[in-house]
Amino acid sequence: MADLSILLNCKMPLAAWIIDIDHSSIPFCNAAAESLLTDSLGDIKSGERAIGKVLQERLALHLSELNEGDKLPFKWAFTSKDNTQFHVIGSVVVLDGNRKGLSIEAHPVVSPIVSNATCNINLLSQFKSLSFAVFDQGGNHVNSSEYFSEHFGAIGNLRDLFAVSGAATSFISRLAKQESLFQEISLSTKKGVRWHRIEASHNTSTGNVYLLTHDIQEARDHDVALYRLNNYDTLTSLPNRNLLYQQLESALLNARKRNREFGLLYLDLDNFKVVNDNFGHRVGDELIQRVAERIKKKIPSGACLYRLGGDEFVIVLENTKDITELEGIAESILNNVNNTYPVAEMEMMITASVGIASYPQHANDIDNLLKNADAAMYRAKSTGHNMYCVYEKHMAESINTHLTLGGGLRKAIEEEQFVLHYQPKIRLPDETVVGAEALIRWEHPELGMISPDRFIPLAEESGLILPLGEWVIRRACDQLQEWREAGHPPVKLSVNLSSRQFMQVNLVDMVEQVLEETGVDPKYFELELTESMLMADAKQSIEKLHSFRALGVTLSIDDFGTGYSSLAYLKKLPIQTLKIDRSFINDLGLDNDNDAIVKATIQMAASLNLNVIAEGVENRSQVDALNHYDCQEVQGYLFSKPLSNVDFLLYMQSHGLSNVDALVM
Ligand SMILES: Nc1nc2c(ncn2[C@@H]2O[C@H](COP(=O)(O)O[C@H]3[C@@H](O)[C@H](n4cnc5c(=O)[nH]c(N)nc54)O[C@@H]3COP(=O)(O)O)[C@@H](O)[C@H]2O)c(=O)[nH]1
Repeated sequence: MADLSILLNCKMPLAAWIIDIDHSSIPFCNAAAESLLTDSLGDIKSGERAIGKVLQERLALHLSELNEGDKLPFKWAFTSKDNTQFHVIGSVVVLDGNRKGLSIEAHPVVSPIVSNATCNINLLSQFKSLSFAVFDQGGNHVNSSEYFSEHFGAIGNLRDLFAVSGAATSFISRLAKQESLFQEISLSTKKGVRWHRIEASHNTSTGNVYLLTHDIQEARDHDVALYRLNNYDTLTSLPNRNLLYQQLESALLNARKRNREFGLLYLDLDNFKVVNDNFGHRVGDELIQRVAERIKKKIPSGACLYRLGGDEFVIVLENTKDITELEGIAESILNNVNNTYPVAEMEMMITASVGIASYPQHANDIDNLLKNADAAMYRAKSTGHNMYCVYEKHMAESINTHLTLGGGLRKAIEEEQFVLHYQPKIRLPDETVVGAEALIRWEHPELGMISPDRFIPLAEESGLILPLGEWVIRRACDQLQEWREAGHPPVKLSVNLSSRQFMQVNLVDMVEQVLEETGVDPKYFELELTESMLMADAKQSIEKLHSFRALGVTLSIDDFGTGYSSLAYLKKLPIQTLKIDRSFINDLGLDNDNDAIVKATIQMAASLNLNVIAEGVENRSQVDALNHYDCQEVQGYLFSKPLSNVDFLLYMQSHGLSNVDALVM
């Protein structure tokens, strides 16, 4: 056996040959050995393959006391003409006519610097598994090394070695036409079918076939594992970015050649970071797996799904007819993804945004096609999540603005470039002010006033919503105290919570601390939450709401009607107010269905002893209808847009203030 401390050069083939001592000849010699012996061993004459007398006598002396399978008591180390060092070992074999022979293996030795661990392991295992056999003209077994028999068992005929009979026929007929053959093929061994590298020589004088085999199954398995590792995502088992590029290259070639179209859908989960940050990566990973399974079920059979990493997926569809086809797939994926997922004993909600780009309409090369699908996906996100967008030229420009805004957010928080505006909440029917909703604005030094619609999604995705949200709560409480200290009658002020903020572990503690530090009476402070926030993890949400109630803070469900809250579910929540979504108020008095929904919501809220406020009130007929249904409060441009601190005070003075203390719950 080889000295394990010696590192072997995996690039060079293993040289092997058999010496027939009595006949002073070399009946078998593989290609590597042939070139090595020709160049390096003077005792062996090339072509004739005969060994010199001196070597013959020396070997005969050593062999006389050894039996078949024994290793030679000596090892050679020699240097070839090109300065490669070889390490040679041999073992005794029995040849035709019961003559003793020698099987020799030569392994090139390299310095540890140019070698690597994987290569060593592979080669050492090859080294161990080297085996050879001799077959006669009819393919009948004549002789074989000990390892060959151990490895393959009793082989009667050369054909028995092959896993597939067609492979045996082809091998034998090819060997009949040429002197030697080198091939990688699967052979039947005692351990089952395994891959081998085989070298065969055909001895033209005797007609015998000499076969040298190397078991390369482990190396193959290793290669397959390495291929999977490089090309497949370990979490979802989906093909990864490497294979995506490969498919896109071939799709592009195919489409150019045949004048065809192909398209891709770039999908990104909405607010996935919120899940990861609040529930940990294990839960995030599980959610990704479930989502991947759902998407896979919804894509057409010819489409391929790839995971790029994180929460990003790409779907490629070749030979598409038109964009409508891609839109249909996007719609079906979104309908399916947007649902609850049973993950880590919770019911998690997640939505996705999809960008669509198609060749050749949207780009002529792969990089731009991906970039444009990505830009379209960003547009879908910034427009409102849970939707798809087809790429349009201007999107690439808006993505730059998006990034600029994102980059500047952190600095803006540090430099407090934000202000709160206050939109009055009006009591019906007397239309006096009962409070206000605090709404954030970014006073950007270069871009001017930026609406929260543009930066809140960015703040959510980047996690900056946590410091920003805390700033809003603190500023709103400071404001309440400033008004109070200035002698103004008390008003109730509400702030919006984002889903990410709501999942923040120490949110209740933080609010409690701010209330304490600012001295605000909690009954004047309200939190507005949306139904979807509460749905993400209903059990934990309810606990959190109770903790807020224990502080004395009031709670309102914002955008009511757009989520999935049932009456039974609402009953479980310790909330005080329902805010009917603007979309129902828009068509009030015009659309019978909407009227019925608004009326039923107000009645239902009354039966649950909840306060109701309608948002987005813009005209008198809406107010009339809401009065008719006994809605208690309204908010909207008809009364006032969100106002600066100073303007809000003026508004209160001119419009009269309700006795808020009589109303607070
Ligand atoms: N997490 C936080 N979210 C916040 C905060 N401040 C605002 N927001 C959210 O941003 C969204 C956009 O807010 P904004 O541009 O301020 O728009 C508000 C109102 O101006 C608008 N509105 C009010 N009345 C009308 C109307 O009659 N017509 C009409 N077209 N729009 C109107 O509605 C927005 C308030 O909506 P809502 O919160 O649902 O009551 C918005 O989603 C904000 O929630 C923040 O500090 N944190």
